[in-house]
Amino acid sequence: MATRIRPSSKRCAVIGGSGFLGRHLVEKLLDRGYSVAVFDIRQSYEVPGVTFHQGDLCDQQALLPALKDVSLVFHCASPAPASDDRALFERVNIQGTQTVIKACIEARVQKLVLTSSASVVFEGTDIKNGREDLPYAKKPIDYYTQTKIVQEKLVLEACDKQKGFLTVAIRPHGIFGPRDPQLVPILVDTARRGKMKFIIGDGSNLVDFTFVENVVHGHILAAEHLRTDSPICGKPYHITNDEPIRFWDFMSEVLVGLGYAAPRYHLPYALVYGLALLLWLLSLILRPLVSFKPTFTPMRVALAGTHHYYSCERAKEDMGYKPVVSLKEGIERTVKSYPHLRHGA
Ligand SMILES: NC(=O)C1=CN([C@@H]2O[C@H](COP(=O)(O)OP(=O)(O)OC[C@H]3O[C@@H](n4cnc5c(N)ncnc54)[C@H](O)[C@@H]3O)[C@@H](O)[C@H]2O)C=CC1
Ligand SMILES: CC(C)=CCC[C@@H](C)[C@H]1CC[C@H]2C3=C(CC[C@]12C)[C@@]1(C)CCC(=O)C[C@@H]1CC3
Repeated sequence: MATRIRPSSKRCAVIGGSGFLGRHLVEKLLDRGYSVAVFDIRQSYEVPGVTFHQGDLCDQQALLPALKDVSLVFHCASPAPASDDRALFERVNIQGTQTVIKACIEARVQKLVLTSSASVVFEGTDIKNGREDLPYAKKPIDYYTQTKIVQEKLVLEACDKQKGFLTVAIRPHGIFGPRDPQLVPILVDTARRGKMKFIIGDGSNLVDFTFVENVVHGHILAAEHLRTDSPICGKPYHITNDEPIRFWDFMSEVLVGLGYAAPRYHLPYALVYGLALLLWLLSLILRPLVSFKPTFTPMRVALAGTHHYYSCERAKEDMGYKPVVSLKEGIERTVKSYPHLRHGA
């Protein structure tokens, strides 16, 4: 009979390791002496110390080779929220996550760290210093968030100390940093089209934006604290920069840093939200005839015009979390990393 090799605690897999967060996570894991297997539907880079496995996480047979002799798995794959494709979110985030759990159990993985999202409790109205005991959103802001809720529940419920399968969920918020394909590129594109002149509401709403290296730090701390005697088993943790900032100050700092004008003119929140809702309805009604994607979706207006910031006290208490990069430094490093998006470039 073949002897079963005990998975090395320094051998891990990152599902979604070709993405923005996943790649930063892989780089830090390598720095810390881990050997890493990446599983992703696409391969976006090549580095020594990483083995790539290309495939769809909904396919258990494709996943298994990437999990061989691995004791720790990070699951940070998801379709992009902007894809707005309900069936895809359900297939990948729900059925796919069930498959990931089954594959982990079959491959005798001991620890699974999920990248969830703080938006699982956000319903489009103010959240100030929200803690993890807030209930899941009854009316999530979009299909993406709806499936992130189910995904998080599935992973946390799978935690089983008796069987030696431990899980934890990290809930980041507003991740930004070098190579982010979303936040800065969308912002600059909006500015280039002359649509970043307006502040929605009075501009005082506070939001968490989290530098990607802090999110990575939270994931690694969680993985390294995940033991049968630890309080973190089966729980979600907010990971933020712990420096809520006015949404519009953050937008302005990034824009001005890249040479664009900051938004100046105020528009009432209710008016913009109402218009966004109307446009969204129109786009649905007209979909068979014309296809257009409005810049101001109700979801984006809610994100831009309400308070949504979260307490990370629980992560501080249970795993000694403390951000490693300040917001100021994070913004400077991010702005510097996008020379091609500078005004006039
Ligand atoms: N970017 C943000 O502000 C936030 C992100 N998150 C979560 O963080 C995680 C990572 O997000 P990002 O790095 O921003 O996204 P990303 O889009 O850069 O990375 C996601 C990766 O998942 C892969 N993927 C998608 N479907 C797959 C499938 N069927 N099989 C295998 N791989 C697949 C993609 O190819 C991509 O490389 C996601 O779970 C997201 O929900 C949570 C809160 C905020
Ligand atoms: C804090 C958090 C959850 C951030 C998520 C990031 C994105 C959802 C943002 C990236 C660019 C942002 C943006 C807007 C809303 C939120 C984002 C999409 C606006 C559409 C809001 C209304 C405007 O005036 C234009 C903004 C463009 C950029």
